[in-house]
Amino acid sequence: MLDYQAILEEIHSSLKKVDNTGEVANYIPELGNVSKDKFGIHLQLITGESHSVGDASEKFSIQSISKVLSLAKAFQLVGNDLWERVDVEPSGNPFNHLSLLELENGIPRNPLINSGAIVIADVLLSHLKNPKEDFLNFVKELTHDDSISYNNKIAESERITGFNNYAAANLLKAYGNLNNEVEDVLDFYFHQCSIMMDCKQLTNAFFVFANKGACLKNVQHLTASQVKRINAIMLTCGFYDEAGEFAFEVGLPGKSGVGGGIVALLPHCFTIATWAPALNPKGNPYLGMQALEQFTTRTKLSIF
Ligand SMILES: NC(=O)CC[C@H](N)C(=O)O
Repeated sequence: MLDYQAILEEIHSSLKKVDNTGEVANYIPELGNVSKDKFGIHLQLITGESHSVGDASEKFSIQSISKVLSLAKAFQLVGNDLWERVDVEPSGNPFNHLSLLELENGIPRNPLINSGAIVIADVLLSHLKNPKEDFLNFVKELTHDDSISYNNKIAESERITGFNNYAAANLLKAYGNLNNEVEDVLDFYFHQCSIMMDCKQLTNAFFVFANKGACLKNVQHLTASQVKRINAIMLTCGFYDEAGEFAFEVGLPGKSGVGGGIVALLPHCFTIATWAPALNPKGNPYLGMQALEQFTTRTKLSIF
């Protein structure tokens, strides 16, 4: 039997000693206020057993991790029609890259880069009655936690400096791949990115992807086939131009965010989340990537 608690503690204390060369994201000014020293890990096993270490119950802005949850909601609402508006290929480019979008006539490479997530936000805006409220309720339902909320200050901070996302949304609009107004779609997108969650809540929210679409309380939210496809997209696109590196080092489907979070999972076995705000040059969490590499190497638990 693996002693998960001891393994997490060893990983945490060994990485605490590492010279953390990462930088906290400050292109969204509000994110720059978070301490670089925060570091938490939470593990949720499919059996119900769970383990925590460090700052695992401190909330942070989930940023791009939210793209998986919005994708899940949109897939649930419109099914395979989704793939007419967004592709499922890795981009091999940074999350905010624009030139491929122009080259490929306004069809984003995948739903986990910014342009793809903006199209998904547009789908949700068209299909939800009260988009922000309904989406937050979906996240609360998956997580079984009513305390989850948007951080309006972070959303506003991103809106003020969100020139790149405005450029992406305007390009999408020009190519006819946005049905709603740019301002409304981005308001939704900035809010979904601002959602505050801790590592434990993230492992709960992502439980559906490890459990064939059923949440912790065994309510079926997605089909097993939808979960297969979302996990495939996480594996191939979840870390942008470092997706290959994450698959190589860690070997799990997962998703990062510029708030410093990562959540990853092994189907039928566990979900795991890390939080360490300093990012590597590709915008992925510096310590979190290493922690997950150590975890899957030590436990020999990966999809491969
Ligand atoms: N990689 C990320 O977490 C990026 C999300 C961020 N809200 C942005 O659009 O720039």
